[in-house]
Amino acid sequence: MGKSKKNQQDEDAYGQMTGAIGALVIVTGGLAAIKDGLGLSWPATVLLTAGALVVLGYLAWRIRTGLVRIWAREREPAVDTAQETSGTALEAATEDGPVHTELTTVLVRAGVIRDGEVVLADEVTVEQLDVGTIYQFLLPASRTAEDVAAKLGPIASMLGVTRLHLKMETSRQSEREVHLLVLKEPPFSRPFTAPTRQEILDFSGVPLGHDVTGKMVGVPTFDKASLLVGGMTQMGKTTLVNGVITCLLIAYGDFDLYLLDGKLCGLTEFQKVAVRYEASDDPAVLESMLDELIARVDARYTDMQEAKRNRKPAPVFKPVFFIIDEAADFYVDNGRKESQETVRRNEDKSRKLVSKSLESGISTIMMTQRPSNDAIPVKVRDQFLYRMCLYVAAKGTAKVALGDSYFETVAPIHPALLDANIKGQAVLFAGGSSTLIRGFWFRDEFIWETVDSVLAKQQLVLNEVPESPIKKAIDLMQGREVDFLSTAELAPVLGITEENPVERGKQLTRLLGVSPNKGAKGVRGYRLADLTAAVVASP
Ligand SMILES: Nc1ncnc2c1ncn2[C@@H]1O[C@H](COP(=O)(O)OP(=O)(O)OP(=O)(O)O)[C@@H](O)[C@H]1O
Repeated sequence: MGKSKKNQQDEDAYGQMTGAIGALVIVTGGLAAIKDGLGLSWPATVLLTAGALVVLGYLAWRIRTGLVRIWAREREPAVDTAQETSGTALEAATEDGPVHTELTTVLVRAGVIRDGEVVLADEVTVEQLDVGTIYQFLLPASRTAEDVAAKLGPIASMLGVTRLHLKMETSRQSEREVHLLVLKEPPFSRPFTAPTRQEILDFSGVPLGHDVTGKMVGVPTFDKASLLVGGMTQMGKTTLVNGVITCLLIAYGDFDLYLLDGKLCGLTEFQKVAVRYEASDDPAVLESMLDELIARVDARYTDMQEAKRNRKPAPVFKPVFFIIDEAADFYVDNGRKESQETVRRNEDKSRKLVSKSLESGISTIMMTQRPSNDAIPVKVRDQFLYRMCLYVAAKGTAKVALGDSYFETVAPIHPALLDANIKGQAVLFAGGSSTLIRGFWFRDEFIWETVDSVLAKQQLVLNEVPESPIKKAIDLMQGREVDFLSTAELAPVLGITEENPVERGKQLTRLLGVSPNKGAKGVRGYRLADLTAAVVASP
């Protein structure tokens, strides 16, 4: 083996030397030919030949680089085409049709569908709105809308937005169908105009605010429901509920309003149309209102039993709304035994009222700026069917307003993510689903007009009422333009001559059929609102 390798090397050296001699002979011959042809000296011939070779080498380099560039330019689109080809390959990857690559990529990366599963382009509809884009699509058969709902955070992240930019709706037709709105800007970056009277009338149900697209949203009815509204101070609860009352006055037309204004001036605009309005944070005042309402609930239940017993149609009751602003204060005692007892009774009576609202048509709307665990007793807050939460800083407080299991529901929205600078935003949790809304902010004039038109309607009813002691008392108060008249002043006008105040009070109450109240400085008497309500109200 070693010997044959050495022989091979000797042969190579011999071959190369022969080639070199041959090349030298040719170069010398070539130079001699050039020298003879041009008649030059040997040095001139060598220099000329070297220069000519350098120029030829340069030309060859230019030609080569030019060709490389042209070749590269031709190759660039080929790369794109290659990419397109791979996209087309993805689209063609399913036998069922082309793939919607954007949604497929987002859903795979967000962990909603597995790698290899796809959203078909034919099963996606894209609609452009002023505020964003709506994707309506069908998931692969192995997935449901709930899988999307559980991953809204990662989906938002994949789309380069936040969870609050997304609004998801499911379908009643198919578990696979998803409607996903992707907002261009954070929700409610621009205010929406408050609805007109006609828009409120046309809404099916009771509108509570605008959704992120500017559409009016609300609840189908308050007939068998009560609402709890929580949110930190100055977030817009009172404004939102003022909007709700305005909408109720327009949408319901005829209903009895009981207002307990714990903030003392949060609900004052509606005092004139309220059957009973109290501006107080005294638990004893809540108790007296609860007593009055529970008496109405009991009377309604008796009527319902009576109708059933006699095989008559169920009675139709006038809706009643009891609205409490800053409710938490009414469940706090002052440490004295008597106050502790009142608070304890308030808890029981509130629970009873809210739970009975289901059948009796008496709905409660409670607001609190302290949605802490002990602010509104659990047994009371558990009874609310509709929940709303404006901005709160912590998950715990959100749970108080929205319910302990709220974050296990489909597509929850964390109220702590709301922009605290955009007032009136709230998470509405009703019927098992969450909607981000912004309460209406009506002009004062609009609210006044609404109140005045309700008063005008009440007056029409009063004008039709036949003469009676109560009608006479109302006329007297309206004539004197007062809201309250003491028993001592009213009794003689209605023909009661009794001198003893207790007996006189009893006779007047019997005659009017309405409970007396306390006016300024604790004087017993009758309020115009109570008398009017008794005339225009049903049980
Ligand atoms: N939808 C809205 N659009 C614009 N501004 C609003 C809206 N709602 C409320 N505001 C403004 O936010 C401020 C606070 O509103 P509001 O008094 O209703 O809050 P709140 O939560 O009831 O406060 P608190 O609990 O301290 O009584 C007000 O100045 C009000 O004008």
